[in-house]
Amino acid sequence: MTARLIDGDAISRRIREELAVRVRRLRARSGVVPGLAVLLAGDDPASHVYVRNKQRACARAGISSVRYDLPATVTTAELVELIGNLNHRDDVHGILVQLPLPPQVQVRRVLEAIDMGKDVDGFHPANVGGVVVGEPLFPPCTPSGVLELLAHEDIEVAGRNVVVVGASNIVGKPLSLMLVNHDATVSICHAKTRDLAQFTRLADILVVAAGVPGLVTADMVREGAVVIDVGINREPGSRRIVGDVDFEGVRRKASYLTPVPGGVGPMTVTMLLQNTVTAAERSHSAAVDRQMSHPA
Ligand SMILES: Nc1nc2c(c(=O)[nH]1)N[C@@H](CN(C=O)c1ccc(C(=O)N[C@@H](CCC(=O)O)C(=O)O)cc1)CN2
Ligand SMILES: [Mg+2]
Repeated sequence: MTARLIDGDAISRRIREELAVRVRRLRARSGVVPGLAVLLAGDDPASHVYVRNKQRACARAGISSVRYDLPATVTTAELVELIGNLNHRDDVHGILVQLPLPPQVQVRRVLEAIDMGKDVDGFHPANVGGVVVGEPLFPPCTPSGVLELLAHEDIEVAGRNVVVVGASNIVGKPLSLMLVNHDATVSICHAKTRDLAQFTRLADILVVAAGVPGLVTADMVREGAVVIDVGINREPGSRRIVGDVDFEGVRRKASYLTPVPGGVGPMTVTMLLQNTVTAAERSHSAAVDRQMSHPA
């Protein structure tokens, strides 16, 4: 069997075109332009690339974005203060703090400072709680991107065995809960799981988000399984990016496979744009409601 590749770039393009239409409609009826504030601390080269890609994607969709470049020495208090100011700005509908943050910063406190209604990354603990009960205000971007890819290919998750390798706060844990909420039978593993292959071989759908290049090889995959590779690993000394899955080997065994690059990565950015447009639409609707109940 040779896997069908799930083209995250092409699926993203289509969704981004639809988002650009929503942005134009909102602007035409209300004058509101969705606005995203992006906070970037330090000089991690990959983070700079991701932020640049996000801002470029915003511009193409008609979303305005403003970037705050903060030194690697930034403190938790400084970030919390900046977020407090952005929370009060009417032209900022979404606030994104690029992760990872420098080691001295208390990530939890920073994420908790973001107004829930502007938490377009879905990282605020209240949004994480929303994921648990199946109603997040904003679903986290990479997990919702994975679900979009599956839905786009008409891959049913209800009743299927899904194995998620990697239990990070931003991908593995929320994605597992979102899959449970779609009636999947979910096992969560780690790169360290003893005899990982005995679990991965049970998967109808295998999601790998462990950050370990080439962790999953063909012998670990059931014939005909759907394999979603969330890994983004830079090969030392090269600009090449590889996933967590041995692409060539697994491609001969799986029914569907996401490439790296061009699979889940672009969907993360697309879901961020989607959440930002939703935030702006909600903020406008709330303003209209206030106006109706307290006319000037
Ligand atoms: N605040 C956040 N921080 C981080 C997130 C996040 O969703 N919110 N996720 C990752 C990084 N990330 C977005 O920030 C991200 C990573 C990769 C891609 C992507 O499109 N990758 C491309 C390859 C890009 C390249 O050349 O490097 C692909 O896979 O095709 C998008 C977003 C951690 N931090
Ligand atoms: Mg990602």
